[in-house]
Amino acid sequence: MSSSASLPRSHLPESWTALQRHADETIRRLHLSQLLQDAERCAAFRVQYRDLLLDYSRQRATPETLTLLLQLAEEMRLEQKVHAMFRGERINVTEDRSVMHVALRAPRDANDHLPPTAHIPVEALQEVHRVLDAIHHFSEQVRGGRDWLGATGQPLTDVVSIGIGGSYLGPEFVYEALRNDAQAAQAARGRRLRFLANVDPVDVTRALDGLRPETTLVVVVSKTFTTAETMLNARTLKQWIVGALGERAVAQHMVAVSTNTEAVAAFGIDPQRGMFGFWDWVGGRYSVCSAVGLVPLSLHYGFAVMQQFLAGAHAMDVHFVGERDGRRNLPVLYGLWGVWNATFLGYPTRALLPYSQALLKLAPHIQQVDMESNGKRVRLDGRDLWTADATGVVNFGEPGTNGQHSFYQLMHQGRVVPADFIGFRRSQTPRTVPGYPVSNHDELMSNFFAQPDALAVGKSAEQLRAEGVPESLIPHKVFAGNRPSSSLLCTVLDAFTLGGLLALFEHRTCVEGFIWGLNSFDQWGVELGKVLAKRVRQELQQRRDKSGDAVSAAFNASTRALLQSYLEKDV
Ligand SMILES: O=P(O)(O)OC[C@H]1O[C@H](O)[C@H](O)[C@@H](O)[C@@H]1O
Repeated sequence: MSSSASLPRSHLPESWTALQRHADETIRRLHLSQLLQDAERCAAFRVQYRDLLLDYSRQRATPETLTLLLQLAEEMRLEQKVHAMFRGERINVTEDRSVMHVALRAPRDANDHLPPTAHIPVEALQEVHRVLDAIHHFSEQVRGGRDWLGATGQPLTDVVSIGIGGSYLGPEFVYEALRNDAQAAQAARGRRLRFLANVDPVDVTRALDGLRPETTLVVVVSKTFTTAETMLNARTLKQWIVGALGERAVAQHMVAVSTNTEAVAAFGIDPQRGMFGFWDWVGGRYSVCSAVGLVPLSLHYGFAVMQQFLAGAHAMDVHFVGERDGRRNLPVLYGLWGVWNATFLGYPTRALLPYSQALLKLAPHIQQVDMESNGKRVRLDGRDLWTADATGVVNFGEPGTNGQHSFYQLMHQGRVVPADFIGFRRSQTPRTVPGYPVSNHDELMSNFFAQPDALAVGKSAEQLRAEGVPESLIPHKVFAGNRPSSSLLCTVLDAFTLGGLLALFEHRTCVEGFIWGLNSFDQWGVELGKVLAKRVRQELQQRRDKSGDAVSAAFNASTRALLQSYLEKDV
């Protein structure tokens, strides 16, 4: 099937082969328990940016590894590619588009503090701020409860944000992360924000539970405004509004976020009054800082909170493009270790482990950012990947400590899963229990510090014997260790820090993609399933209209039998 199989693989970069050799000849012979004895190495493998402390001493690596990875970055022209992205070059070659999500959070004067070769196009900055100003104005009108009211004259206190994929995951991630931030929570008092993503009617029921059309504003978020799930959910909620308040209520109760003005108008929303635009140079999964996130989240948390979020993301952008020493650049380091673990050590997964309940939607969001971006089979020029491991990994995760009671067993004694630990010095909502030796947050964080060492250092048979463990149990209780992780320590999860974290993860994905030489910004792999679903939809419609007929012979025997069973009336 491989259409590109006829194309020869392009030459491997020199440092690539050097890294392969280094992994085989040096690193595979070393154990993290030894490496962690080296205080000098530990100090060198720690870097601080603002209040963020990244410790990567638990990567299976020596200083030479990092030197070689930085050489690879140079050979792959990482810096030039990052600057080209900021400059708005059309680096998404298969769609002939620029990739400028960094413009979404750039202040008007951003270019004053960006390197000249990374200046963001001025027109993009102007466009961004035109839309941000409109969102600011609109969100204050609605939140103020006077200038933008519902059809019956009541303030719109509740918002349902309809969208899927990139038009949903990022906004929900941010919503959850700030729910217990003091300033955000204060601003959201008396308001509710719900997300409706799945086309499953159960999701509609859940999203609307307890809401009333009179006080609800529906935001339809879709870059293309053609996504089947979103369009059906939008029609469903339109019916809910119109059924209760009449056709004319749509203008007060529904707004859209999209790049497709015609489709928004055709749906019945006036683009002049009720549409917030963005641009084809914002990929869905990189769109949370555009109107996609800013409209629902400003309605809920207020524009001021969201401005801090944008400022945090921008500060990370400036660090990413401005810090030329790769050893001090957080996204570069994150990306290099990602490449190292996936490609040179051959680990096909990674775990995202925030020790923060507020980051419960980090993993689902980053799954899309990373796996839709880097889950590719060919390089930019259409040739096969350099090696089967030179592509994105499976991301998954769960907040600690919950994950510890679930899949950590596999991480400790089963497969090796490189992990990203994220922790905070302070809780959003501190608590203490009189008589308990530590605060609740210290209890949580005890695990954040313990788990990386359990993974890295492990526990030997000798140690177990010394503890008197019966011989028959020793093999079961041994921890081989040598399992890599990084630890990121931040101060407190507020809007600014959250923006920085988002940008850090977005940029990691870009760094990895730039080094692997693939296109992180298209997603052709999602198309085939959509086309097939369309055919099934037609078939279901026809069979429901003319029951009794056999399912079309165009489907294979397996699908035919499944469809037949689905359509069976008497089951
Ligand atoms: O925003 P929309 O156009 O509705 O797209 C929603 C999502 O669906 C597509 O299938 C893509 O896989 C995603 O990248 C996108 O975010």
